[in-house]
Amino acid sequence: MSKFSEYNFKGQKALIRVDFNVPLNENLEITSDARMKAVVPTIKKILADGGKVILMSHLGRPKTGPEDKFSLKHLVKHLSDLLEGAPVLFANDCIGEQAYLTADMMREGEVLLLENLRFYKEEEKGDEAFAEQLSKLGDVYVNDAFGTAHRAHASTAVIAKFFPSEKRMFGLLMEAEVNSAQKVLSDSQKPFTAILGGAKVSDKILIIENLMDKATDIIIGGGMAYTFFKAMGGNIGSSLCEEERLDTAKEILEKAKEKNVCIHLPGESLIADKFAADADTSEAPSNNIPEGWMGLDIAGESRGQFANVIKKSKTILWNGPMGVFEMEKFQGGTKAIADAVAEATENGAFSLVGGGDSVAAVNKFGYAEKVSYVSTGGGAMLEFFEGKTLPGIAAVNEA
Ligand SMILES: Nc1ncnc2c1ncn2[C@@H]1O[C@H](COP(=O)(O)OP(=O)(O)O)[C@@H](O)[C@H]1O
Ligand SMILES: O=C(OP(=O)(O)O)[C@H](O)COP(=O)(O)O
Repeated sequence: MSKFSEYNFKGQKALIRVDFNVPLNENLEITSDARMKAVVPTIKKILADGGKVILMSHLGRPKTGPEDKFSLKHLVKHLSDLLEGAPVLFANDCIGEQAYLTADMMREGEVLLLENLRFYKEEEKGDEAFAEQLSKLGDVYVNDAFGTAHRAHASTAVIAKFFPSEKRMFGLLMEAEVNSAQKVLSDSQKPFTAILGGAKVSDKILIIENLMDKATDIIIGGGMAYTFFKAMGGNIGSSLCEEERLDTAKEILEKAKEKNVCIHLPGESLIADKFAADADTSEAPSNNIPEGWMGLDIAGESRGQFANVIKKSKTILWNGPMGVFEMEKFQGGTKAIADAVAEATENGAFSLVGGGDSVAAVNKFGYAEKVSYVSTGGGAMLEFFEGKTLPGIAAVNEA
């Protein structure tokens, strides 16, 4: 493995795995460009050396091949702006003739963005042949996708073996993310509060168990909370629920008692009669939500209770918004928690906030400067804290 900052990219095609999984609104406009900004230094260094940059990423979770709303073409203009007008070419397929030809014809100082890797099911399957096809696009492989480092996919892990050791490396973002996460991991003070929310319940619920060895308190809000209420026999109406994880939720609650970890769930929810900005709303106990209604934010006393736990903490790890903060009506819970995290940080706590949407929320409410560290990774950051070696990191180190 080479060290990025010591490598001279002159004349080289650098194939960089980035995490450009940024939130887009209904008009397909970028609502948070944090993940794009975060890799600009990596791109600039290669261009300054006289190299060529080929970027590959996923966007969202397309299930059935190409779909306009998941196209990376929506990012081209903004990427060029972030690079002060540097030319950004786009290949509407991440492999195949057009991609290879464009890559071959690139001039020094140019950037090529490839279409969404997940338009091929082979990407998530970690298919070797697909990884090999991708590898042919570049002379050097750079992994700068910390947000996706917990996925053992073709472009994040499998691809590394098709490059000799001296031609694969981490980018500047990956190095910085790993260094700061490592620092917190080895140096974290208690009380240690993990705040979990968001919508990727099936994935992230599995992480909670291992976090119990580090955290003294675990706050569970957002869409994550309702699987727990259902597991305890509550009525959650049509709130987000991961039926296949009900047993996991029960086990987590039992283990937390054994390990003396406090799990905090929101007693009250702000409920809505539909998933829409103009929905009718009301408040209800989170374990007694009427049929046809869904919990879209934490409400009532739970906001203050969560805030109190946070303000007593010395280390805070936050991934996942407390509600559907993209809609004004359901942003209050996330704002209240951001406020408490900012206050705790001001009083000396170390706070780490990560995840595509969590970072978007923190930026939207103006809290980015008020937390200790903002990470581009959500699930990746949580898995790092579980003590796991992430596949995206292992592959570059060991392949
Ligand atoms: N109660 C809820 N019901 C449905 N979706 C929710 C709820 N609370 C939060 N969300 C959604 O969760 C999404 C973010 O989840 P996730 O991807 O896990 O976070 P991150 O991107 O920060 O890692 C947001 O788009 C938000 O609207
Ligand atoms: O947004 C991401 O993760 P996050 O929501 O945990 O921050 C990454 O781009 C990984 O996406 P995935 O969870 O669809 O594999």
